[in-house]
Amino acid sequence: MASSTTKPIFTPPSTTLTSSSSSSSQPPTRSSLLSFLRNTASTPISLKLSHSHPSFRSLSIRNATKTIESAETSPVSKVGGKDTINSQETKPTILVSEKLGEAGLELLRNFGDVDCSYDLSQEDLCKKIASCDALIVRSGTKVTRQVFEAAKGKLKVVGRAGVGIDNVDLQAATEFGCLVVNAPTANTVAAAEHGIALLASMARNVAQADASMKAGQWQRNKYVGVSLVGKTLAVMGFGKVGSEVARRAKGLGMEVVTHDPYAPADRARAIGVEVVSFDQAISTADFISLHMPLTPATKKVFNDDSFAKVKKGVRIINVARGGVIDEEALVRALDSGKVAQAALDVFTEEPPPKDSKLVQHERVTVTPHLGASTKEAQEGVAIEIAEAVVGALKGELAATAVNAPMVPAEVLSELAPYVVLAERLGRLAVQLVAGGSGMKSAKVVYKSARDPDDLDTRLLRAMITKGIIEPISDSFINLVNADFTAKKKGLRISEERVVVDASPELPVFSIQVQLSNVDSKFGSAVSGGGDISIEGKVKNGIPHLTQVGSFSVDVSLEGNLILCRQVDQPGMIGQVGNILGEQNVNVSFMSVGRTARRRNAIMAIGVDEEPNLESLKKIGEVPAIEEFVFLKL
Ligand SMILES: NC(=O)C1=CN([C@@H]2O[C@H](COP(=O)(O)OP(=O)(O)OC[C@H]3O[C@@H](n4cnc5c(N)ncnc54)[C@H](O)[C@@H]3O)[C@@H](O)[C@H]2O)C=CC1
Ligand SMILES: O=C(O)C(=O)COP(=O)(O)O
Repeated sequence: MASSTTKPIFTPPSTTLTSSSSSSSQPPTRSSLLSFLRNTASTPISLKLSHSHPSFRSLSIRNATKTIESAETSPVSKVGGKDTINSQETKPTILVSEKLGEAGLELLRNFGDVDCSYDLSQEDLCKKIASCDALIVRSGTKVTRQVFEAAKGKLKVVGRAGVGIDNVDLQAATEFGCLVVNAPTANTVAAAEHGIALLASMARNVAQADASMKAGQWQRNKYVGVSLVGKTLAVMGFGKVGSEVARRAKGLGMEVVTHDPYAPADRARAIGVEVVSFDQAISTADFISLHMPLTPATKKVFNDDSFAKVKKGVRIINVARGGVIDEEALVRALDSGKVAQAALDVFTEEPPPKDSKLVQHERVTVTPHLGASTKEAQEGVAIEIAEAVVGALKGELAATAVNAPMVPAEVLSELAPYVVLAERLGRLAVQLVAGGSGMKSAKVVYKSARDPDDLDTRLLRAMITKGIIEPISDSFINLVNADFTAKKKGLRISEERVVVDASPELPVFSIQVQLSNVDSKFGSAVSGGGDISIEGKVKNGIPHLTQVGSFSVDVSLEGNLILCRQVDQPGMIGQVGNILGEQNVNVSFMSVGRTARRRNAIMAIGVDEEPNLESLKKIGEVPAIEEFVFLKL
């Protein structure tokens, strides 16, 4: 374990770090942060994935007032309540590959160059994507790994104007650091209404009778239907759409049961719906309506085995995804009479082949993926996705992120200063590692007065990971791919929550980052346990470094930092201050922590500018200074 007592030669950090700091002395407040996240102008703080627009690199708290003042140099400014880009800056290019509501397009046009190119082949999409910052799709565009590869790192966000993201290769998006956002709420009612429309029209043969009449027939006896009242409906997947379908079916006098391994039973019970097992649901139902996402676990869950368990004469509605049904098995079940009817809005392959037996089956009612296709839903979805994409391009954390920590706005406002602290601690800790020693494990200890279940640390963990990984990675790192890259580098990050006697008003009392089994270029950062260990707290909204190894310090984590270990004696602050002053380097903070009087002490010096090599060398030559390190934040 490193604890060299000799003066190390100054080694600047090997990587140039993007500075995401602000000199704001104004702590972020809950309401100011929230209102900025809602895109209202003239609020003081925003929590940003500040991609130093548009390079989307780091998350930072930034003073929005300052941004507005410096609008001439900042690409994003607020004009008349709209987000616009200054004309001298290159606007981001947003490719919209499927029809999107006008209100959403309008929002996008206020922010970037919008290219609406529908029905692109994969090849054309791959060609176009290389010049796009954002891509907005619905269910018809396959955003494959090839698309991310073709984007060559330019694509920052994929917006899915709807719920299901099974057409986006999330793993590839994550690896390429591309954020994926969706619009999960605006089409819920439309999908639920379409489910009910299919249920009722299937039960009364509306589509078949309509076709027959248009063919000149009058077949009243042929199209006798079945009633819904008193029948049992199994809602498979009790999420947003499923629960709305259940509510409406109850209104039609149906008995409703549901199967959803993740839905809380009390939410179902509250609307008179019983949660049952998969087998129980499908074996007792007269109607089965599917509302689960298509995942590896749900792919073809309706297959020969499950059709063998259903009640004879069951009727099936699918407005979820075609892939949850084995379509060939369904045809067999229809032919055998096990399944009396099916009403399908979605198909494994869309559009399905023209000769699809399922589509042609006389007891099957089909619609071409119309669940979300109401005027109202499409306008809502377009606005929801446009706001999410513009927000992401501006660097804001997305509330509907699919492949990054998704944090509710209230939690985000509370965690905002800790998010900054987390990233800076990670960034500092890794710079304390001596070159060449491979880091394998990092531990994060959150001290808090709150119950561990009351503290959502996903965002903090992601930011610490980003802070650690970014300086040692030559590829682009952001919140999306930090964890993936850490794993790829073999770095294991563990977390521990410690309940301390502090104010429960604060979500976190302190955050400690420990790096094990590595040598340190600053031996004093190594704690008694042999790990590099640093700890920080948020004070008045500003992140502070409060512990380095076994030494207590107190220095605000802004600008850059010099840590010196010295013999505790008078005049040290003056000597170092003078050396920096000669080079016009402004000292923002100084703090001395010592183990015992006139023994070892650590001096932590915050500097606004980066001292040149000459001044750092001079600091190293001060006789009482035993070791020192310069760290960029
Ligand atoms: N046809 C259309 O145009 C539309 C289709 N959809 C599709 O409907 C589905 C549901 O959408 P939302 O309700 O908004 O999503 P959601 O995420 O709110 O609900 C999905 C529910 O399925 C549950 N689930 C996951 N695995 C399951 C399993 N193995 N068995 C049973 N339940 C499971 C989840 O716990 C969750 O409660 C999605 O696949 C979505 O793509 C949504 C809107 C329109
Ligand atoms: O939101 C969903 O999951 C849907 O299936 C809607 O798809 P669409 O946007 O209409 O292609």
